[in-house]
Amino acid sequence: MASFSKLIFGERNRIGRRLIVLIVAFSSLITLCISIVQLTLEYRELRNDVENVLDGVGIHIPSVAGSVWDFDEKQIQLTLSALAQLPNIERISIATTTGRQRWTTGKIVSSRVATRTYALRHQDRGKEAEIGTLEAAVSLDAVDRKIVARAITIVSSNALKTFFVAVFMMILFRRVVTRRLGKLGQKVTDLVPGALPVPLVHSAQAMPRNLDELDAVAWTLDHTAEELATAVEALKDLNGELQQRVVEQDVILQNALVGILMVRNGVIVSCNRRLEEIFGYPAGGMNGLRTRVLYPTEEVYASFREKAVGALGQGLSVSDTLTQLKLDGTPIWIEMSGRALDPLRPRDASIWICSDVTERKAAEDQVKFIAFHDALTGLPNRLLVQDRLQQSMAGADRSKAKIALLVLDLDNFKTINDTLGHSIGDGVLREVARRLGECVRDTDTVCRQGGDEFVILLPSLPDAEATAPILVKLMERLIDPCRVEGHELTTSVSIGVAVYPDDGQDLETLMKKADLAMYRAKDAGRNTYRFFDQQMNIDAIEQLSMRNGLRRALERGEFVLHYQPQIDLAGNTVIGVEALIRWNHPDLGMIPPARFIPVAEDSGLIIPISEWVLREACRQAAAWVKSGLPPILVAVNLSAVQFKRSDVEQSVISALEESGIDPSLLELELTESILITDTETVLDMVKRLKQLGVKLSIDDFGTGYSSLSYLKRFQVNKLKIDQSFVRDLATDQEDAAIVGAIIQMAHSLGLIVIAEGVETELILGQLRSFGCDEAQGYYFARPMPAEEVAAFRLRMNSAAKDGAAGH
Ligand SMILES: Nc1nc2c(ncn2[C@@H]2O[C@H](COP(=O)(O)O[C@H]3[C@@H](O)[C@H](n4cnc5c(=O)[nH]c(N)nc54)O[C@@H]3COP(=O)(O)O)[C@@H](O)[C@H]2O)c(=O)[nH]1
Repeated sequence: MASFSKLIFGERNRIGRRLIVLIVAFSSLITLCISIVQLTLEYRELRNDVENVLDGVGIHIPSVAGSVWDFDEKQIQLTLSALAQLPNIERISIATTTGRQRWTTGKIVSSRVATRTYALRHQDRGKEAEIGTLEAAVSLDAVDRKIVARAITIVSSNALKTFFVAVFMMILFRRVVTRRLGKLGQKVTDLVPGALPVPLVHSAQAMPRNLDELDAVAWTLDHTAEELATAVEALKDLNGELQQRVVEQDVILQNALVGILMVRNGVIVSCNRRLEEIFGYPAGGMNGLRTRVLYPTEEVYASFREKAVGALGQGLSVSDTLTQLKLDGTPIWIEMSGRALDPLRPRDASIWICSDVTERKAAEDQVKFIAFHDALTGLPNRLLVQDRLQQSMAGADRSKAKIALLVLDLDNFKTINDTLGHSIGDGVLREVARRLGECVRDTDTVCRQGGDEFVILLPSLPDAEATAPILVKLMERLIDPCRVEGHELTTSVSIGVAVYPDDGQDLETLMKKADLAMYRAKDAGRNTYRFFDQQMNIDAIEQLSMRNGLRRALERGEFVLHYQPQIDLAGNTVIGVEALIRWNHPDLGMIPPARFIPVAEDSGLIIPISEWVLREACRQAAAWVKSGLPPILVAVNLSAVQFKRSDVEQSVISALEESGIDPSLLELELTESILITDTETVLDMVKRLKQLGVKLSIDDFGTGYSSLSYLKRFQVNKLKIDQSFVRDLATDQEDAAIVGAIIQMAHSLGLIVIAEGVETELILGQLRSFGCDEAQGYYFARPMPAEEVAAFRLRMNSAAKDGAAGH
């Protein structure tokens, strides 16, 4: 039973077992009582049967009494035999009152019998007298057997019932009560191990073995309560100690010479006073502050955070020195190092130590500055030039750019120094340094070599020729007189230029060659420059003279416009002309625009030149109308420089107003380069130009980015296919495919297409087959003076009429 209950209840099952014993005992008692009642009733029933038999004997008593009175022995024996046949009759005996006569049948063999004695009476002359007795004995063995069998059945069935009910109850109890109690006891036993500063001893003290589940829980609770009380006491002590420590730590923290802060998810959760002093915040002003606000830009913050989280997550400490911002926005240098409290969750909490190293940084920068700069002028020294050259060379190699190294030597500095003294000499050098700085871009480097010698590094030039305008600017700026300590002084400079990579690949070689070129400039009479490469000298001189010449040409009216007709391919008539500038140089003759427009753009002279072109083209258009010719479109090229640096809208308005022509007769040709830069501003300007009523076309289409989006956005009227595609149209299939595609695409956007550079009939035929609208080129006419345009139009139009009539 014990092992059975153990199987059902588990180890600690005392309540269950006890309960089951009680249930079994009680139910057995009840069963017993019921069984006794049941058996008693059944026994009574069986005894009734016996009594019935005896009652049956009683029926025969009068006849038996008669037979005894008559002393009829035969009849007596017959009656006895008949009575003996009754069920379970064991013995019947008759005796006379006198006792002298006795008749008996059967004998008693059963262990238990029920007997009944009947009086035999006889009435004689009205008097009744007892004449004898009859005793009948009935066997009770059958009754006893039945009762025992019945008792066995009842007891065994009830025992079985009780057993099954007990088992069911045991299982039920285990499930509903004891198992839960066991768990409860276990929970109490396992209560907060390790969570308290003192261990709970109940786990160490053995629980008495004879406790049932409830007692076990109660025992554990008692012990736990005791231990908790002890733990609370210990906690109180610890808390006191901790508070003491917190006070001590706070004193240390607040008096630390460095800023200390704790950061959680990018927010300062606590910090010491020193940190607030460093960043200029009031006491408590940094708590809850996002660390982001301490960084000058989002990029600096994001890059530092990425680096820090990576290192902190690996359990490493992070150290860095970076610029941060005080509350008033002043930048300061902060040296910081930090570590995560838990490397697995670096963002959750990290501790940082910060020092303000602004002064140290400034001192270091000063040392660095002194090491790399000239004390007198503050300009970089040769060491820095060396460094910058090194950096620029890699970039120049990548972008195929040039680097120019200029050596500048003041022409009459020795005289100033010797005659007026060093102080004035120093003043001149400082002024020269300032002026040189003004002439170059931030990306260029100006350095003082020593004495009156300066070096300038011009990195990322598109070509060596681009140095020329800067050289001119430098010389022009330095020749302006300067005032030093009340003396008005004039100095000039001789410049030598060497170009990387053509003249050398390192500073030493380039310096040597630039030096040599500088001495050539001195030999050439000073206040001039020389390239180390002789050819460069020729080109630069030409550029310089062209630059000076362009300025004079505007003043002297040496520019002229030629007009190239534009033909409508459907009607073969002249529908417009393109105005193309030429420089009628007094010595060099007619100079094409390709030679002087880049110089004009470089020097900024393109702006007044373009304004002149606009005015002149509009004036000419008005003159043609005035002379009675039917109005035609005049197309004018706009330069990207003009678009960027001047008020094109105002120039157009002035030209239209001065000439009085209908704005729709003026077409402005914009290059793709204009449209792709600074789109929003350009878009705005283009819209305003359109509002004036002038026409817009895109020149040289196909050579730039050829983006469809700007064709749509800028709402131009016409698209001019660049001559480089048209030239080989008849022979190059790829060009033919491109031209065909451009025409189709332009038509689908509702644009007119004009092809330039049409030189042959073959090309013209092909363009017609592609559905091109207009054409321009030597096939029809070269650009011509204004006076020839009227005659050409007449010829062309009458030929067209003839052609039409011929058809
Ligand atoms: N900003 C300004 N630029 C201008 C102005 N005037 C001219 N230019 C630009 O100078 C470039 C060269 O112009 P130009 O030497 O006048 O050459 C033009 C035509 O003569 C030439 N052309 C025309 N038909 C043919 C031909 O069949 N064959 C051939 N080889 N050349 C031909 O093309 C030039 C016209 O080009 P485009 O302007 O693209 O229509 C040139 O880029 C001019 O834009 C000015 O006033 N301002």
